[in-house]
Amino acid sequence: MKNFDFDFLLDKITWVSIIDILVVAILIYYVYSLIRNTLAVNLLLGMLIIFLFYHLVKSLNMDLLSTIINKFMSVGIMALIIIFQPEIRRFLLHLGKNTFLQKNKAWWGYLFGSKDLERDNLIRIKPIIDACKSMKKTRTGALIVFVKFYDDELFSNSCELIDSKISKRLLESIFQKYSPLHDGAVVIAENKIKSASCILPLTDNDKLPPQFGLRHRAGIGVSETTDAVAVIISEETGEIAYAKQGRVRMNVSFGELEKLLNKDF
Ligand SMILES: Nc1ncnc2c1ncn2[C@@H]1O[C@H](COP(=O)(O)OP(=O)(O)OP(=O)(O)O)[C@@H](O)[C@H]1O
Repeated sequence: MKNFDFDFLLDKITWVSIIDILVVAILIYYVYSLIRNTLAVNLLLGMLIIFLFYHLVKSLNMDLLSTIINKFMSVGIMALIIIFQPEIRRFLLHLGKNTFLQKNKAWWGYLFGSKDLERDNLIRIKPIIDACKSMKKTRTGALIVFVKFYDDELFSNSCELIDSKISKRLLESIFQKYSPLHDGAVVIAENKIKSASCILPLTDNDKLPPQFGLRHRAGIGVSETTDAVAVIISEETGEIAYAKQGRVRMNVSFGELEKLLNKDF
C-alpha cells in the first residue's frame, strides 16, 4: 500500500485553514440548533437523499435518470431559498440582534455547560405548568402554542398582541370563560406571551379520535405546518394533550409536560 504523505499534509495546513474549518463547523452547528426539532430537518434530509441518489445513478452511468435529477437540482438553489424562506428569515433576524449572545441563552449552555441553562429553563416553565395545573382543576379549556421565533405573518392577522412576561395569573385570566380573549390560542415565543385569541390552521388529518374538536385540531394543525408545539387543555375532560410535528400525545402528566417543554421550548 502506498504510504500516506503526512508531511505533505501538514505543510498544507495553515492557521487560516484551521480557523476556516472551525468557523464552518460553528456555522453548521448553529444552523442545526436553529432547525433542530423542526420540519426543516426532514426537508434537509430529503434533499440530502436526492443528492446522494444523484451521485449513485451518475456513477452507475444511468444517463437519463441522472440528467433528470441534474435538471431538477439546477433549480436547487432557488428551491432551497423558497423552501427554507422562514428559516433563512429567522436566521438573519437572529444574527442581526445586537444583544444576540446574551439573549440567546442556549449559546451560554453550549459554551459553559447546560446546568444553569436547565435551571433557567425550569424557572421559565414553572408559571406555565402552574397555570396548566389550575386550568386542569377548573376544567378551563386552553390552547397554548410555543414557537421559537414569533412569525408576524402567521400570527398577526387574527391575534391580539400582548407582548408580556409569562405569568400564571395572566394565562389563567386569558382563558377564563368570561375573558374576551379566551377564544383561540395563546402564543408564547422568545420568553414572552406574545399574543392571545389567535386563530390557527386546523389539521385535516382524518385519523384523529372523534372526540377531538376544533381546539385539538387547531393545536395539531399549527404543529403540522410550523415548528410550533402546542399544549391543549380539554374543557370537557381537563386532560392535557401535547402536539408536535402533527402528532399528539394524550393524557400528559405534569412531570412529562415539564420534560417536554424543557426540551422543546
Ligand atoms: N382555528 C382555531 N384556532 C384556535 N382556536 C380555535 C380554533 N377553532 C376553535 N378554537 C378554540 O376551540 C374552542 C372550541 O373547542 P371544541 O370544543 O371544538 O374543541 P375540543 O377539541 O373538543 O376541546 P374540548 O375538549 O375543550 O371541548 C373554541 O372556543 C376556540 O377557543
